[in-house]
Amino acid sequence: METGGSLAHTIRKPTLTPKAIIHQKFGSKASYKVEEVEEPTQNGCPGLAILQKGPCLYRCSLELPDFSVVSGSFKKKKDAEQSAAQMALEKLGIRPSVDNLTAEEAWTDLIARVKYIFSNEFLSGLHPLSSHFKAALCRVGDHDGSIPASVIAICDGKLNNLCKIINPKVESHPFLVVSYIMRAATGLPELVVNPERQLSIRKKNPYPTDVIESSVSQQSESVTTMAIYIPCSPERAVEPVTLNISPKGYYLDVIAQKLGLSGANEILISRTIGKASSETRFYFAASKSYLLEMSSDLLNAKAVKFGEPLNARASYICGQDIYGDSILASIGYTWKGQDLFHEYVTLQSYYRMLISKIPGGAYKLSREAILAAELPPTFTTKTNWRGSYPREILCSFCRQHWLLEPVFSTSSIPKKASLELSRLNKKLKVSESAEQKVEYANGHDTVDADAKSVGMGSSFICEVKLYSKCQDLILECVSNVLYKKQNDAVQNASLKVLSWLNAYFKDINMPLEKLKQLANVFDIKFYPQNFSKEVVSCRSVENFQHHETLGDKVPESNGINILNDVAEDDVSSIDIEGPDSGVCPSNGSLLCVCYSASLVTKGKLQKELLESAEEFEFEMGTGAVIPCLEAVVTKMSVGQSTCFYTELPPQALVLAAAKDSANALAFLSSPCCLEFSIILLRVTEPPEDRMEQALFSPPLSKQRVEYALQHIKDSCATSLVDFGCGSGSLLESLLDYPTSLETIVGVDLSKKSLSRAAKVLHSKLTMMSDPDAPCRSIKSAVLYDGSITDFDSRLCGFDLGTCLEVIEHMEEDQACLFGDVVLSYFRPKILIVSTPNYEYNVILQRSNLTSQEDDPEEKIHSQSCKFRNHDHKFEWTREQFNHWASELAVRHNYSVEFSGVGGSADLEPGFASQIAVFRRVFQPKEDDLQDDEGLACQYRVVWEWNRSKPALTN
Ligand SMILES: C[S@@+](CC[C@H](N)C(=O)[O-])C[C@H]1O[C@@H](n2cnc3c(N)ncnc32)[C@H](O)[C@@H]1O
Ligand SMILES: [Mg+2]
Repeated sequence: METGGSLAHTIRKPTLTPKAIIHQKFGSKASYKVEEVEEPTQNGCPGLAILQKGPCLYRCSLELPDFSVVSGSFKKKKDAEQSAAQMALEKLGIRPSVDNLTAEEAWTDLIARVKYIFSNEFLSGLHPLSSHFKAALCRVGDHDGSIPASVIAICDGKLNNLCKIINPKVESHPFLVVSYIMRAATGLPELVVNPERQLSIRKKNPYPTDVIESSVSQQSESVTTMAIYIPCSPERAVEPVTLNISPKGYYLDVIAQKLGLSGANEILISRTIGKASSETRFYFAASKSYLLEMSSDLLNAKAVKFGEPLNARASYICGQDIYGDSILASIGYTWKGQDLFHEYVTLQSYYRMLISKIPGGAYKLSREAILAAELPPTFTTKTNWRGSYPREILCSFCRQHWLLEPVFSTSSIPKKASLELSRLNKKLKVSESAEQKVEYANGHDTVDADAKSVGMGSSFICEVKLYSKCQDLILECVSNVLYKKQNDAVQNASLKVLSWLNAYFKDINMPLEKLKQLANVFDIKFYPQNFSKEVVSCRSVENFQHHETLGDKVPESNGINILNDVAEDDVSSIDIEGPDSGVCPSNGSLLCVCYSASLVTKGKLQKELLESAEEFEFEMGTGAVIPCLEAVVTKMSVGQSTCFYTELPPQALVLAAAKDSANALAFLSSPCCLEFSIILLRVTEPPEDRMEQALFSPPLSKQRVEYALQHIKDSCATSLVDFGCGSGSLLESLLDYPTSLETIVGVDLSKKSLSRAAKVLHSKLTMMSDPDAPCRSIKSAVLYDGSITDFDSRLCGFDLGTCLEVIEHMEEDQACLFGDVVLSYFRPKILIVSTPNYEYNVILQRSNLTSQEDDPEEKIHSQSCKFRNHDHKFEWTREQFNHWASELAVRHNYSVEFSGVGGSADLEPGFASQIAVFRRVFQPKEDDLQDDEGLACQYRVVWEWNRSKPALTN
C-alpha cells in the first residue's frame, strides 16, 4: 500500500489568510475599521441604568465596494479583522481556505473521516449519509453495510473539502473524490474494498444487531417518482422513466437497474443541479477502469478516463462531465429526516433546466412566459422591470456554471468633484457627442456627466468581474455610463454581461472575432482561454441555440399569415377586433395583456395550448417581449384583441412551455406554427404622466392647456400651430372653449399619434357643428406629418405657436435647432415652449416613492433624481432653460418671459413645468417671410378639415 507514502514530498499548499485573499481581490478598495466595543457584563443588576464595564473587545467593519460586513467581538484586533474578511469571503462565495491544512494533514483527516463514517456511532446519528447506510442495510441479506463510494462522495461535505486541499483539481473533476475515498478505505483494516463489487466499501464485520435494530426504521411505504432518461447518443430521444422503490428497496439500486446495471455499487452520481438545496442529480455507470486510477500518485491523480463517450446533453445541464447513458432524478436523503425525499423530474423540467442555463432562458422562466418574454437589452426602472433582476440572473448563472459569485464594484462620483469627473470622462469611452458627455443609456436614469449640468447627489459607475472557482478572471465589464442610483449601475452592468453571454449561447459557434466585437459593444473584456475552459464546457449541445424550424414554410393559401419579421406592413395586415378605445400603448408605458400561445398544425386543424397568462405586464419599447408581440400591440388600444401566427421558436422553448410534453412532441412531428391570442387589458402611462395626474390638480397637462388658452384670449389669436402636437390633446381641449381661433394646425412625426389626433379632432369638430358649439369660430384644422426642425412655409407667421413638452424628447442639439428654425423661419407672433424643470424632480420622486416603492435603498437615493420619463433625452434646470431661451430670443429679435405651471415661481424649486413665452419684437412684412424661404412644403398633410366643406376633406 502506498497510501500517504507518496505525500512525503508534499509541497505545502500556500494557504492565504482571509485578509490576504481580500487584499488580492480588492487591494486598497477594501477598508477595515476596527472599533472598541464595550460589552456590558452580565453580572446582573436589574434596573441599573449605568452599564458595567467589561473586558475591552474589538469589532471590525470591512467595507468593500459593493457591500460591507461587521465582525463579532474579539479580544484581539487582528482576529476581528480576519473574521470580517472571512465573512466577506463567504458573502462573495469564495470557499474558505479551510483550516490551513497541508495536503498531508488533509489526507490524514480524510482517512479518519472515512473511518468515522463506518462507525456504529455514525450509523445511529442523523446525516443524509447515515440514511443511505440505513436504507442499504435493509436490502435483503445485505447486512455488511456495503455502500457505494460515490454516495459518500456526494453526501459528505467535509470529505469534499479535504479532497480539495489534497488536490485542487477536484474542483473541476469531482469524481476524483471517489478515488480518494476508495484509496482511504483500502488503507483501513476494518473496511473491505472489493474490486468485484466495483466502487463499494463495506465493513469487515457487520454492524452489531442491536445497533441496526435501534437505528434502522424501515421505510413503510413504497415511493414512486418520475425521472428522465438521457441516452448518450444524441440521436436517441430523452424519455421519462418511472422509479418504483419498494419499502425494502434502495433507490440507487432501482436507478442502477434502469441504467441496465446490476446495482447501486456501479453508479456514479453527479453534483446537484440548480439550487444548492436541490437533490437533482445525474446518475450513470461508473467506468470499469475506474479503480485503475487508484494506483497513480495521490497528489497528481488525474481525472478518471471513462470508457463510455461523453453524454453531451447531460454534461451541458450538469456542468460536469457525464459519460454514457444517464438518468436525471430528484431524489435522495436530506438533513431533514430519514425519509426519502423525491420530486418528479418531467420532460418539461428537463427542458426548463436546459433553457435556464442561458441568461435569456433564465429570464423567460422567471417571467413564466417562455414563449412571450425576452431579456430586455437595457434596464429601465425598478418600477417597470418585470421578472428577475439582471443581477440575480447573473448570480444564478454563475452558480449554474460553477463560477464564483460575480464581483461588483461600484464607485460613486460626488457632484462636487467636477474636476475628477471631467478627468474620468476623458478616460472613459466618450460617445460621439461633441461635448464631453458620457453616453446616455436609454436616455434616462443616467447622468449627463458634463460637470456643469450635473444636478444633485452623486453618480455611480459599476464594474463586474466573473471568476472561475480557481479564481481565474473570466471576464470584466466596465461600463462607461454614469447612473444616479447605485442599484441602476449594478443592474445595467449585470445586464450587459448577460446580454453578451446570451448572444454567445444563442450562437455558440460564433467566431472568436465576432465574439470580441460583440464584447466591445457591451464594454466587456473577456479572457478567451478562461472563458472557454469554464463556460464552454460543452459545445455540442442540442436545442436552445439551434433554431429548428420544423416543417416547410406555410403556403399563404392555408389562411395563416405568419409574422416572420415585424415590418410595419407585415403587422398592419393583422385583424384587430373590438372598438378603438383611444387608450394606446406608447414607449415607456406599462402594458397588461392577457395571452395564450398554442401550437397549431399548419392546416389549423389541431391546436395544443402551450402557455397562457391572464395578466402579463411588460414595458413597451424595451424589447421585453418577442418582437412580433411588441409590434402587434402598437396597433391596438385597450379592450381590443387579436390573433397572430409566428414560426416555431426553438424546440427546447416549446417543450419547456408545454405542460403535456408528449402531446407537444406529437404535434412537432408535423408542420406547425405558433398562434398567439392577445387582449390588451391595460395601459399604464409612463411615470411622468402618472405623477402629473396624481400630484397636480388640475393635472399638469390641463394646466398647460389653460395656460395656452389664456394667451390665445389675451392676444386674440386667430391662428395656432402646435409643434409636436402628439395625439392632439391641446388642440382637442381648445375646442371646448370659445376662442378667436380660426385655423388650428398640428405637426408631429409620430404617425400613430397623428392618426389618433385626427380621429378625436374629426369627431369633435363634426359633432360640434351646431352654431352654439364653443369652437364655432374654427374654420379649418390641419395635421401635418413632419419634423419640427424642418421648415414648411405653410406654417409661417401664425399668431401663436405652442410646443409643449416636446423639446426634451429630442436630442439637445435638435432642440436648439428647433429654436432657431422656429424663430427665424416660422416666426409666430408668440411662441410658448414648455419643458420639465429638472430641479422639480426631487419633489415628484419623493411623493412617488412614498406611494409606490417601499425599497429602503431607493429611499436613501431619493435625493438623487432621474428623468421623469425614460424617453426624455434631457431635462433642464431653470438656469439651463433660461440660458437657452434668452440667447435664442436675442438672436432672433424676440423678447422672452419665463413662467410655468405646477408649483410656483417664488417657491423652491420653481415650477414643475417651466415655460418660456417668446414675443416677436417687430412685425415682418408678409413678403419677407416668403422671400426668405420661398415656398417650402416639407410636411405631408395627413388630415384636413374645413368648415365650409367638411365632408370633402378627409
Ligand atoms: C410628450 S409628447 C407631447 C405631445 C403634446 N405636445 C402634449 O403636450 O400632449 C412629445 C411629442 O413630440 C413629438 N416629437 C418629438 N420630436 C419631434 C420632431 N422632431 N418633430 C415633430 N414632433 C416631434 C413626439 O412624436 C411626441 O408626440
Ligand atoms: Mg416629456
